[in-house]
Amino acid sequence: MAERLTRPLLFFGIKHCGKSTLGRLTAEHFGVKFVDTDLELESRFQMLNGCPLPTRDIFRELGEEGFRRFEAETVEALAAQQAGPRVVALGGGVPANPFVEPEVLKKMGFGVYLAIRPEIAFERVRRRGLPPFLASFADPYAEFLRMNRQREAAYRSYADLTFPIEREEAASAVAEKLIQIILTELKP
Ligand SMILES: Nc1ncnc2c1ncn2[C@@H]1O[C@H](COP(=O)(O)OP(=O)(O)O)[C@@H](O)[C@H]1O
Ligand SMILES: O=C(O)C1=C[C@@H](OP(=O)(O)O)[C@@H](O)[C@H](O)C1
Ligand SMILES: [Mg+2]
Repeated sequence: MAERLTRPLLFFGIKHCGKSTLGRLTAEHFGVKFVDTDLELESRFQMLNGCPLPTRDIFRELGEEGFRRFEAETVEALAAQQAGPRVVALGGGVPANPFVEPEVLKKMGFGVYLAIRPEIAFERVRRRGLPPFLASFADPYAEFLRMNRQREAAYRSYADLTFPIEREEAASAVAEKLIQIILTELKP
């Protein structure tokens, strides 16, 4: 039988470090609910506007500031829920979102920073198609690096655990290692 998760976990890091994938696998391992702020945002958008849109189209529709405000409202609504242990994957921009109160994020759970080498994450981004906030740049990789450098201090400030990802490996294998480290760190 799997060990019990004693605290909610909060996964964050740069785009395509694997927050959603590893978050879901970790939640499945512990038998707890998985929440993804991008999926929550999509549900809220559909509820309010009646039409289903993927996150990247919501970003396009609302523009950068509108998106960050909507994202902050979504995160604060999630933080206000009376939830037990669960795994929450944040969108890549949440920790640096100026409309999100740092205290709200700090109270949301044990912070797991997935510190991937940016070239690995960018290769995944490139394969899946550039998001709107990178597509307009002549050198999207340079912009990706610049953006991540700017966000790094925010990521570090919420990290109770920093998990380095240095190479491509099957997500299931990465999740297995990560779960063991989380268990060690959460032991009283
Ligand atoms: N360990 C991994 N190995 C290979 N591909 C991965 C791995 N983790 C995630 N991916 C792929 O990278 C992309 C982004 O993963 P995702 O979990 O959505 O990242 P994030 O939520 O951090 O943006 C997806 O296409 C996913 O299938
Ligand atoms: O880095 C960002 O600013 C964003 C990352 C995305 O989430 P993932 O990091 O899960 O891809 C999503 O929230 C949105 O497109 C903005
Ligand atoms: Mg994600």
